[in-house]
Amino acid sequence: MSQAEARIKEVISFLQNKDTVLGYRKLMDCVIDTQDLDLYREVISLTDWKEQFPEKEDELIERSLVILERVAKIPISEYNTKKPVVVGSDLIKSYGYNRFKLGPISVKIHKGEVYGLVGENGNGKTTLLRVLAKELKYNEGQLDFKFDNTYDSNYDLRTNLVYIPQRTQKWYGSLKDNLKFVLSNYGIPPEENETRVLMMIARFGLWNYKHLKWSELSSGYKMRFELARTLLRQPELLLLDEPLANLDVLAQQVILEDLKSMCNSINNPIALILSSQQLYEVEKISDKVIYLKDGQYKDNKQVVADDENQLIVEIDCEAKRDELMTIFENLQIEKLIYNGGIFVAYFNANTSFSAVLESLGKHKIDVTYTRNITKSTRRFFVS
Ligand SMILES: Nc1ncnc2c1ncn2[C@@H]1O[C@H](COP(=O)(O)OP(=O)(O)OP(=O)(O)O)[C@@H](O)[C@H]1O
Repeated sequence: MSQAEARIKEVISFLQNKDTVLGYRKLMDCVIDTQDLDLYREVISLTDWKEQFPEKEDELIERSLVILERVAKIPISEYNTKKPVVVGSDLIKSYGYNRFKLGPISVKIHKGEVYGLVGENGNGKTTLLRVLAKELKYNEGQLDFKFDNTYDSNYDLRTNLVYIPQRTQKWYGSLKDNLKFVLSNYGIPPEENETRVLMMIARFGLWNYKHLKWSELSSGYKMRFELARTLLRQPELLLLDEPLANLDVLAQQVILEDLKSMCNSINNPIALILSSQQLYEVEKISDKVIYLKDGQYKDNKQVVADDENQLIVEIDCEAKRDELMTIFENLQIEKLIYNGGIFVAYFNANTSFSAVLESLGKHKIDVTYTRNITKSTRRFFVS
């Protein structure tokens, strides 16, 4: 089964199970990959109808399935993601003698991959993103881009590569007009411009916000706008600095899922590196998690290599340290530390997480939170 067929099957299953929120978003991804403007128009008018009649779910499913049948008839070529889009080797960036130094860092990413960049404040995430975006000059090392669309100036580089900083700029006029402005700069004719922009507005859940101004949008919707604007430019490499800042947990998850599925486009994938403080959310969607501490690099491949000799568990509970040590005595506990209001327990690798849970339950410890962080970069934060 081709990737496109598998994806259509997945969407049908979402719709049949009445998960229309996710199903409809994924349907739009399938349609976007066809690059068929007639199908875009179908989805645009269906989105408009869906917003007017949100209660007519069964009809929405029926109409979505009809569109999917048409999508299935359009061949989608699969992009070959073997070649990395950017290769950085032993990059070093220093802000001057005795000041912060990043690196040496080597990084390589392919289209369709998502890398999460995590670390506490001031450890070099923005610096690394700006080096990769060619906004900052590096002192040592090498940085090569291997874009499909060849570029010969820094201006061209900006469309192959898009960097969205933490604080985005204010814009004037309506959301929709600002999106149309992007495509008119690329010389896209008016009718096609309108269709592509409305498709992107629909995809990012901006339908009811399209006529609003910058000051009328919440932070979450401003970020959605930024992403819609970026994806209209069809970059090959996307660098996002803290896209989740100021978003509530649900909005964070929706944005991450949307980003992931956009990057995994079958014929037009994007390589994405995003920095965030939301470690667990980012881990869920990332192919690799890069952890920066004092400008030094570690990634979750090292976590996997290190984890063979320990089980590491975070526990938030009212119990005292001594009590926990007694409870875990038979579970080969090696170390128990208190980190930012939460216990971090290190056990011998032969101990299982379920045995730890069982022991906590047996001793009626009132646990408000626990997590096995053995395979998470979280362990770098607590050690
Ligand atoms: N232009 C600059 N000149 C000198 N030092 C700088 C400059 N920009 C950043 N730094 C320093 O470099 C270090 C790393 O900063 P950076 O912004 O890359 O970290 P970060 O991990 O992105 O932090 P945050 O999570 O707070 O955004 C910090 O100590 C910062 O003070």
